[in-house]
Amino acid sequence: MISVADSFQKARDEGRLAFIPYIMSGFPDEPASVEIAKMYAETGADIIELGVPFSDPLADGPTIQRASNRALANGTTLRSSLEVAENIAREVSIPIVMMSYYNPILRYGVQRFFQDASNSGISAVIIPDLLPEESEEVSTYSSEYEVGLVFLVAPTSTVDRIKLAAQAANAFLYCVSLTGVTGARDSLPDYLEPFLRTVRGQTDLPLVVGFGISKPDHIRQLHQFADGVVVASAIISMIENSPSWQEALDSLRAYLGQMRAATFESLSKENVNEIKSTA
Ligand SMILES: O=P(O)(O)OC[C@@H](O)[C@@H](O)c1c[nH]c2ccccc12
Repeated sequence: MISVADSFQKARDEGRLAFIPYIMSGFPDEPASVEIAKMYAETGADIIELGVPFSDPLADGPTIQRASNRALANGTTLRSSLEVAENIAREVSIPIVMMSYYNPILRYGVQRFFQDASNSGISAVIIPDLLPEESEEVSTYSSEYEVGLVFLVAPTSTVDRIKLAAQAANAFLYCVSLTGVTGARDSLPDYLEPFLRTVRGQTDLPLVVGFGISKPDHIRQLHQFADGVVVASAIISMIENSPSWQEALDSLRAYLGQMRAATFESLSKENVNEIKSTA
């Protein structure tokens, strides 16, 4: 399996953003989430973000919450999500980054979690509700078991918070594109570009943008300002709205192809404004 750092390097060498599609473990069921992850690798994704369902997901919008409820109803847990990761890792060579809230990890046992994550082939973990200043124990086991850490920064983060998150992270920084919850949006906010410039000024870590990204133009817009993009809700909705599993896979394959192609391309701010004014 290639490392997270190598995945970003490869994308950079090819002059594009790293493409990071998301799937929730257990959505629509566990074997299907493995199948989707395999399709991600086949269609050129650089990293897979694997979400763990949780009953009290504070940053999640309605789409991810629905997926979460469905996965929980299927009986998916952190334990079984680690098995899902292991099944994915057996089939693909790109890194898997697991997204879980802190509570399930605490209950599982922090050390045991990092040990099992490492054995399951997980390269890094995103814990959205873990504060960098409270991450000492997590950092210790993250180093011991060589599972990277990702922290989130948002447009409302102060420069001091950005610095703190950048010091605590070692895989990449997850830059939340907007003030709000996850979910596909029509356009990206105007404050995103200055925010990303600010973050860039504080760290050399790869910057990954997520929340709201659903169209190829969103990816083109970020070409100059980020190193990677996460797409989650748009994918979940596509699966939910497909009349059959086969049609879901077909639409998904086409969509992933379009989004991946956009990672090579760049769209200037002027062009973005033009699109907006003629819309
Ligand atoms: O769904 P969107 O708008 O494409 O955004 C990605 C996001 O859902 C995914 O990365 C994620 C799911 N749950 C999270 C919780 C916190 C931060 C990030 C996440």
